[in-house]
Amino acid sequence: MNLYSVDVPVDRTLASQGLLQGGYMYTFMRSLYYAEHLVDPACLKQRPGSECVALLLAQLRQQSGSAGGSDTAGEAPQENKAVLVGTVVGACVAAALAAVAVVVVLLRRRRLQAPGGSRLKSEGEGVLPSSSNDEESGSGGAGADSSSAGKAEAATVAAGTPRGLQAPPFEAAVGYGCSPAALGAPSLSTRPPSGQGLNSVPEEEPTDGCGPAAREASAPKSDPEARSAVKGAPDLCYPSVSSTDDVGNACRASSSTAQSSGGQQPSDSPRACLDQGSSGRKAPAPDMMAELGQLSCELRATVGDVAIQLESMIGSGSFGTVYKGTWQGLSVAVKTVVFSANADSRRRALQEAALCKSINHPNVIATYASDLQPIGEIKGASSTGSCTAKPPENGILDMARSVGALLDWRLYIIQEYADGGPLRGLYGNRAIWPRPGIVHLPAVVGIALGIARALAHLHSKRIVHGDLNPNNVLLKRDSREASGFAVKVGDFGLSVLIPEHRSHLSNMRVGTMFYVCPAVAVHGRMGPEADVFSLGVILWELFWGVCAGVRTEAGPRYRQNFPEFPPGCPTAYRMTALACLQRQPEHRPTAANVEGTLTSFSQALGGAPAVLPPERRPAEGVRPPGGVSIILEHA
Ligand SMILES: Nc1ncnc2c1ncn2[C@@H]1O[C@H](COP(=O)(O)OP(=O)(O)OP(=O)(O)O)[C@@H](O)[C@H]1O
Repeated sequence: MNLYSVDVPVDRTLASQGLLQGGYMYTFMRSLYYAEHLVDPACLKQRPGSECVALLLAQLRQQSGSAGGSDTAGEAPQENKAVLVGTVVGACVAAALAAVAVVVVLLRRRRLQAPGGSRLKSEGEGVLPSSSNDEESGSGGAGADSSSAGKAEAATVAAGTPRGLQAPPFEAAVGYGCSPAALGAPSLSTRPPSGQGLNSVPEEEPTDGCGPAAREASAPKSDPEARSAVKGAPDLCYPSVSSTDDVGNACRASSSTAQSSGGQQPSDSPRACLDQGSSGRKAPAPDMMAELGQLSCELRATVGDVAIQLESMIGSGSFGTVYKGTWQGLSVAVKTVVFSANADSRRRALQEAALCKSINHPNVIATYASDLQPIGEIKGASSTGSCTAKPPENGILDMARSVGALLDWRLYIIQEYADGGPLRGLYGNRAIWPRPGIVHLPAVVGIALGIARALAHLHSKRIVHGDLNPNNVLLKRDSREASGFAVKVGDFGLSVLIPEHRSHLSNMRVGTMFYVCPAVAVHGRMGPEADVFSLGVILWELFWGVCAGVRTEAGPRYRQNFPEFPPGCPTAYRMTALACLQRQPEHRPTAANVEGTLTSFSQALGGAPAVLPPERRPAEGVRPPGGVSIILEHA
């Protein structure tokens, strides 16, 4: 449990391109923390990290007596997530509590008007209204200020129809072998290399686990066709682990059924997976099963009146945990985000949900539905409260205001499941990169084109992804693609909507090291060109099959051969990538330009059969060495 503060030295490896990275200080962590307070390790063994952070926040509130509280400086991201350890300002506490109060009041009003209603509504392109402040200041975050966040939240809990409660079946399912050993080279049928010969290879071996990757896939699922509009909405749900009512029993029963079913072990968090060794499988962890059972209990509130079966945990990100599940017969990924009185994390989570639902493109992860539910232990609430327990009349607001009250909200985002894992897990796959210097060009260009198409679509809607990196480019098996995978860009947690009259937002110093462009890292200038720079880095990686960044003794660095391409690299590809990496944002091509170039290139290459057999899939990715998502301190 260490907190690291790293002075990132100036990196001149890109000087030939006019790029200079580094020269700033950032703070990151390998464990959960809030400001300088560490999360209880015992809690982390039993509950998702985000919930432990929420508990820590509550403790801090109690200690500080709430009035002069000092705990809303920043959200509490998870492992490897860098966070600006912000200044604690009492006024922020008051603002955050006020926001909670407003939400609760709105919630109560809505409940009176539409009992049982809580639903995120799709707001199309207007999901991220930006105040003028936001346009000028990134402190407003991703294009929505607190007031708009409040509106979004009001909208979130506004609509809805009564639902039919049903206890969803709960089952253990295939786990994920995401241990390093599971990342071993697959026995894939390799094709004769059709790619270009590479004259040079990276001089540094990656120290980041960025190597050959493949693993068994779960059973194939059909592509979801219906992007169904959500109609149903759950009642307020105050679940308790110690629930004793019928529903609670049903949930526990389903949990224990799962435990005793001898089902394969769902994976733990990425960290836990690493600890599992090569087998990647072990006896079901009761805590995990209990947690999944509890989540199923909460989700029996259902979205669209259809129960969701949670099957395993896929992994954790900064804002919550992602589970694999089934909903309406579809394989889905259920992203859960827990946030408490932290206005920023709440805004971001709601924003991501709204944004996701507004985007419909074959190269973007589809979002089927979202749901928001209050959770947590509320002072004064029944300790045996269950999923069906209703909040006491006139009690919620008082509870939220009271010292020590912990009112958390859990946001569920039901998404298309990308069964191929992140692009990062594909790097080094010998079917595409048989050996250093050899690349299966149609596969690489196909993946690059998918990303460019997604970006071009986002930018046409004035959406900037803001955190494009190989962990956020997900893959889904598709035998029509030369690589065997369709590209699905996901994770819109740092995305922004650029207002009509603006070309960019300012003071948005967010992104992932190695992929964030200098204009964002240094000046906080976030526009579509920032995504294009990230695309340029990925284009380079795609050609080499390795990550652009490595961790060295001197700190995180680009590889020595970055951004070089071998002489055998097609000129169109190399020029496109280097153009994307131009230091000046205005010198970069648009994503639509890149899409056009790659489309022509792809057509010239002709159709190529899938290089990967459909039953194979890449492993879950591990984070890049310096690939922590970073929130840089304002200059
Ligand atoms: N729709 C999906 N289908 C399959 N796997 C997914 C899906 N969405 C996310 N995942 C996986 O779940 C894990 C957590 O994803 P999440 O987006 O929460 O965090 P992250 O991208 O890893 O980190 P961060 O949000 O901090 O950048 C990752 O391994 C990711 O690949």
